[in-house]
Amino acid sequence: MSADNELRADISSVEGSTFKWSIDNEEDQVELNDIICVVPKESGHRVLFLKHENTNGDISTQLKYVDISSIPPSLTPFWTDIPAYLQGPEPIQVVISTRSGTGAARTIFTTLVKPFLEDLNLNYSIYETKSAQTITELSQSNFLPYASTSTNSTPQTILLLSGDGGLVDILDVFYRNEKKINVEPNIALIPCGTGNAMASSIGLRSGPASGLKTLLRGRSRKLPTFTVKLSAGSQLVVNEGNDRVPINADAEADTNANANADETTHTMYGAVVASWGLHAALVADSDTTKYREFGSERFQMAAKELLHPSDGSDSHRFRGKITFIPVSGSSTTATATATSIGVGNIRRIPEEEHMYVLTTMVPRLEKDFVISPSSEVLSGDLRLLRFGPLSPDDAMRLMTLAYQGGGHVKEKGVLYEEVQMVRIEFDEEEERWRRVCVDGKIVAVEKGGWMEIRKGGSVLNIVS
Ligand SMILES: Nc1ncnc2c1ncn2[C@@H]1O[C@H](COP(=O)(O)OP(=O)(O)OP(=O)(O)O)[C@@H](O)[C@H]1O
Repeated sequence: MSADNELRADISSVEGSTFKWSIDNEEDQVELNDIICVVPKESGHRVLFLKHENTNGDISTQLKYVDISSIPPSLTPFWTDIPAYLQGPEPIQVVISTRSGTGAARTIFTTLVKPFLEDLNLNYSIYETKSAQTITELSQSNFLPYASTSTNSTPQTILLLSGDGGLVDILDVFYRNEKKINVEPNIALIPCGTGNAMASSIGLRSGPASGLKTLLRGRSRKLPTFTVKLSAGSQLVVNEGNDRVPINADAEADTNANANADETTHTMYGAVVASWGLHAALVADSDTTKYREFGSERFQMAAKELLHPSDGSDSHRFRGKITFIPVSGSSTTATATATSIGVGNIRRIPEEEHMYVLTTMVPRLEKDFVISPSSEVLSGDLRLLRFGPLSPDDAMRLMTLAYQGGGHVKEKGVLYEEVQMVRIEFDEEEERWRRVCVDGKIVAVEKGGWMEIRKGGSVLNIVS
């Protein structure tokens, strides 16, 4: 292709932290930090890098490449082969979630991901979300049938341009499926959401570019999950809090799925977080078009409103009974706050008013928000974090410590423990205080209802 020839450098070198080259006496350069990779290309090498343009103060970033004949020694750390999971025979399944985060996924695809796939000559198919159900439908129509019928041992690679929501939609379909899965797909993430908890936790903290690097250099690992059981009247909260729908879009399937065990429960699956109290309320309150414009700021804005209600009232004291089963031998920071109730290894938290109750499998809920510093990503460990009603200043202080690396878990009054199971029995009159969050989805549990979280299995692989 002539474009290739045009982009082949006559000379190239690295000076300090800058890679420089010239083509037809025109010089160009890029900082080593902006190099994504160097891959083999015909008789030489192809360097893919980020080019930042400043147009009247607006910085835009594009993925570009230059071909070189020989590789300067300082570029060898960037050299990589293209991994087998990107080379087919199935095209890479690219999913663009158009409403994730601030709505940038389409632009990220056009400026970074598409050039990346094309410059590396990779085959791909593109799907754009048209509704909140698109990823679920796509998983049912494409990803699950491939995984359960393919006789090819090469898994499908699904490249998700979304936040945590896209991942949990696929997870849910794979869990509810009753067919045998022959080959579990590999999910690779390009963080485009608000929190991007999973992406941040597996190390993709410098945005989409880190997703591209991991796509090339990562390895496929099992994605551990947890299971959430909810009492009979629980419903999903959708459409900015205005509507309630069954937890499983196919309500009949939900009943059948539980028929052998307990007809009166609903089941959800997650890989990131299940919470109640301040965290669930702020995720729920901030999931509106207006709040979404603010990116991850929306979480802090909603937290401030919950801690300092605009009607001048005190922040809410969430009422309910919490029991949990610790992992034997787990070192707790505050076991003294929980008492054994003498049944098996079940412990009960004596306080029945709470502010923050969260179980998680990942260390980070946002790039810099280290909610569970002891969580080793993809280990499958489940941890409970809980503290009771605090003044707004004290609560903000704990949250600030979480943003500073996770020191909040060592503070007095914070229960932080590795667990096998957590059960919450809600004792709240108003529905808004019975909202729980499962990987970003919001569920309203009915009055007198309950939620139970347990470690689960694995049905997907993640490239990390
Ligand atoms: N075209 C669309 N129309 C309506 N809803 C959409 C559309 N595309 C995506 N969605 C929904 O938008 C939400 C995006 O969630 P996602 O987790 O990807 O981003 P986020 O909530 O900003 O990030 P995070 O979960 O990491 O904080 C999902 O509920 C998804 O189903």
